[in-house]
Amino acid sequence: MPELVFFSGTMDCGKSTLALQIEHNRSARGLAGMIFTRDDRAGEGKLSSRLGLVTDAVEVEDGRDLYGYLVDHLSQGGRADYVIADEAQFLAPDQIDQLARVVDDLGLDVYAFGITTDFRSKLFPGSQRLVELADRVEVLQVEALCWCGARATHNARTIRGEMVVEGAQVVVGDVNQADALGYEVLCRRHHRRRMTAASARAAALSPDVLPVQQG
Ligand SMILES: Nc1ncnc2c1ncn2[C@@H]1O[C@H](COP(=O)(O)OP(=O)(O)O)[C@@H](O)[C@H]1O
Ligand SMILES: Cc1cn([C@H]2C[C@H](O)[C@@H](COP(=O)(O)O)O2)c(=O)[nH]c1=O
Repeated sequence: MPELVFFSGTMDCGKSTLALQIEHNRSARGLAGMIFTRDDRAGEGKLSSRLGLVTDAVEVEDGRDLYGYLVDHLSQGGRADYVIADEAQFLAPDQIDQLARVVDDLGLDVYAFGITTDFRSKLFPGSQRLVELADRVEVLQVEALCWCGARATHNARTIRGEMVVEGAQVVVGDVNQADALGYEVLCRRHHRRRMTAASARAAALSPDVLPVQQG
């Protein structure tokens, strides 16, 4: 049975790498994938991983009908044996419905990859719809870690290392951006306390928290 699978996790946990591996293994066996993406850091029409691999993809614009796009592609003699959708959190809920229709009406597997929640730990609308519609939601096995060593479950937006909670839901960016706007993955405890690696380091260095010498 074809499936809609949502591979979800924090930023930097290997989602795009897995998408590229699925694509590689299937194309190595002669299958043809339709690869969708939106706002990848590597630029328009790219699906990229931090491991350095990148492949071409169809950039999904606002309002594009993904089911219609596939029907047109197939009716013009194109091939598609499966579908990959990276950065799926940026897709509109309607586009997730269209991906579900690709599974049900065209009989293709659809593998969607994305983060579930934003920097305020609120669901992205596209991810919410994926959780609602997916046959399976898979959490990636490789854990991204919080600075404290616990499993990272949340995404923080940072400016010069400090966590911020105001701003637009969508701002394309990367982890490890110490001098600019960036992102950091944290465990829930440290996300709630707004404690990033930089603020934890600063607190540890503060004289207020140094042990008091007795005598
Ligand atoms: N230099 C490196 N050596 C080994 N693994 C790396 C290196 N850089 C990144 N990675 C791996 O790549 C993962 C990020 O992969 P990526 O597919 O870009 O993540 P995502 O799409 O989830 O944001 C990291 O969690 C880490 O496991
Ligand atoms: C938390 C959060 C993230 N984003 C952006 C930042 C990146 O461009 C992508 C996630 O990419 P990754 O391959 O999973 O690292 O999402 C955003 O726009 N808003 C947010 O709140």
